[in-house]
Amino acid sequence: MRQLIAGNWKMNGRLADVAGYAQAVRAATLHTRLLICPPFTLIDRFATALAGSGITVGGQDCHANPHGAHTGDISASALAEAGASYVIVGHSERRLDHGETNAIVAGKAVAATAAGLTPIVCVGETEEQRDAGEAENVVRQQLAHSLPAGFAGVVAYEPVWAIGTGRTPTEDDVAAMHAAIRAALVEKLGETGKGLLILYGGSVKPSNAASLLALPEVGGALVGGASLKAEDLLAIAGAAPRG
Ligand SMILES: O=C[C@H](O)COP(=O)(O)O
Repeated sequence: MRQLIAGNWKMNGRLADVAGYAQAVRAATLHTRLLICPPFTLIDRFATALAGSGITVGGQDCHANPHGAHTGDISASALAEAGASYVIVGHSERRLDHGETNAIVAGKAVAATAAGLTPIVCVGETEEQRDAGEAENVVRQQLAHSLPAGFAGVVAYEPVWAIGTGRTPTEDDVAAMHAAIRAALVEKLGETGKGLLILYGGSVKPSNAASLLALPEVGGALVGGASLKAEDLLAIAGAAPRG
């Protein structure tokens, strides 16, 4: 299966950035799937600019309810209508800044699927949890309670301490965690769990992408800071193994 390289722009980017970025990624020859998750206000513009290219657009969050009195939130169906086909849910920044629990994340994943979006569910341990030898246990618990029954989306492993810090786990640690995630997916989802993509996220950049993306059970990357420059995201995609 082709790897998925997903760019999460977080709270960055302006309308004026879209045309040039879209032109650059459209012009590239890709052997991976490419996904751009900009702020909500840029989704429609990106979807139009990337139409017919095979490059997809996603949201960074959605509400668990289809509509209602939820000021500042957005529904999965509104994202779909704007042109999104994926949505990130349970990013550690959402879990931390907005107190999102595993149960809330699972509700969002259900809503995303119901709206026809592919949810990307994020999990990952803090530095304290890793230092305490709890990393795998924490991630297993997050998977057990953040993934709804019948989940058929993408999982992103993002150690919290590696996000935006320039630090990454060792290759052995990434491989071990991805193996543990695969085992948990198979245990929870059976046959479906064998085929789901598991992305690595946390300080992925052109210089470390080849070694991270070549690790067993790494099915792509969720890229924050380095996704803001099209050339860097494309360099990461170019470093992914073929096939
Ligand atoms: O969603 C992306 C991740 O949080 C990684 O961010 P980063 O590449 O800036 O470390």
